Amino acid sequence: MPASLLVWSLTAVILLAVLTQRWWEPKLAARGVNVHVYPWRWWLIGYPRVAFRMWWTWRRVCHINGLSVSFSPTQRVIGRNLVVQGTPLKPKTPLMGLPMPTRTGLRVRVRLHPGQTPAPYLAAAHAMEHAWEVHTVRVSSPVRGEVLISVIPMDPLGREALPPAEGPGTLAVLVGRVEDDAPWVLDLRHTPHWLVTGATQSGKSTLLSALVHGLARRRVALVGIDCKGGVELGLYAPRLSALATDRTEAIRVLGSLVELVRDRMRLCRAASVRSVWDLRVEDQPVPVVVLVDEIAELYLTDGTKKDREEAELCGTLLLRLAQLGAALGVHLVLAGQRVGSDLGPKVTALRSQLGGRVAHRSHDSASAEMTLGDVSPDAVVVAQSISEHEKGVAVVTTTGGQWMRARSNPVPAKDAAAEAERNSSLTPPLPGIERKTRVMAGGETAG
Ligand SMILES: Nc1ncnc2c1ncn2[C@@H]1O[C@H](COP(=O)(O)OP(=O)(O)OP(=O)(O)O)[C@@H](O)[C@H]1O
Repeated sequence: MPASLLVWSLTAVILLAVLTQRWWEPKLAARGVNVHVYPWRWWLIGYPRVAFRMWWTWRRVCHINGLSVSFSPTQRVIGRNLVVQGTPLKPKTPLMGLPMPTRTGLRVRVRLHPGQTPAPYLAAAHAMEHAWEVHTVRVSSPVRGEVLISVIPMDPLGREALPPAEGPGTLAVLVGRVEDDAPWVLDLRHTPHWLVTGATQSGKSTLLSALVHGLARRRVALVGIDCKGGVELGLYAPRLSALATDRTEAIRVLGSLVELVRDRMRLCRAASVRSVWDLRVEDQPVPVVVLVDEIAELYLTDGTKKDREEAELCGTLLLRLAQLGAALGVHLVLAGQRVGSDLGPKVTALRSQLGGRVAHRSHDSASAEMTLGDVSPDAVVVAQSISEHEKGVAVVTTTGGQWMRARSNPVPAKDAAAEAERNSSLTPPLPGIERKTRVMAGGETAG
């Protein structure tokens, strides 16, 4: 009786709060309390509804998906398909904790039965989405013996983009929003190299625009390699310390960057430090971010000896930069439609050096597999399920093999180009590169 009284009272309070919202909201706003920053609607209406649905269907969901197990009279766990003659099997439902609301959904812990692993729960995530009529269910196991079920009722990536803001640190850029409604910060200090893949029109260039827009004001040297004649990265030429528009130029730029990395190695050795970040702040060289649009162009050959040698050399230089650059302030962001082993063995070696992965919608399962398969195998299916209408949506790796869906801020290329132009005076010269291969906005190659 007291429990039902509590439920009725709570319901009455919620109803009253919703009906009088127009009255109390401005009053609170006048006192500096912005109620819109809190997801009241979700907490008051959505959360109880989803939590109730979970509680109501939990037993059936577990039974149908093989999460309930039966114990023999001797307390031995018996597989769900095994029938013990003469003894009726009573499936025991795993114990679900109290669903705890978050800003964008809810989380609930479930105790595993002895002998169970999280695998069947991972496999059942899709069934749970349908049973609870929610957008996404994620299953993880941060604690042994438990699974953590995170429920996201609606797609937060559909909401408007977060305003651009400085990320924490020189190389951290807010490029979008992740699905738990947090900012998506691409931090090159934390994860030095990134691979960005996706079919045509999936949002790769827009992500690069967001990155350029965010980095343009910082103390960073941007280098562009765009073998599609510079049509994409050429827009940012005023803020690029070098721009290569074909493979021959790319080889020169990459070769000079390898030299730069060697110089920085000598600098670190002389100062007895392991990375440029351990040098005194005033001695730290400017970080270099190398943006490559359409990575496959660097590896494709027409079969001639010269072409094969060029592709081979490009592969070697990129690999060297990836291996040595992280500690020496040289970062790679490589974008392309596909990055498959058909481009050569060096591509697979390079991929293993690129810790950060962003997989937009892909044409084929092989691309998603190549981007995510080695770091987050369970994210491959999610990347493949991104639809054509979800522009800019991608699966992004975070730390420790974790991943999330995210959407980049739709920064138009012209905005990023304007920002690059505004900050052109910040473009640092790079020793050995500027003279040879810097291409200015008009397409002219300097001396
Ligand atoms: N985050 C986003 N939100 C809304 N629209 C987006 C987003 N990202 C990209 N788009 C839109 O999707 C379209 C394609 O984007 P973009 O040019 O970045 O794709 P792409 O993968 O680089 O394509 P391509 O390989 O053909 O160059 C553009 O019209 C762009 O405005």
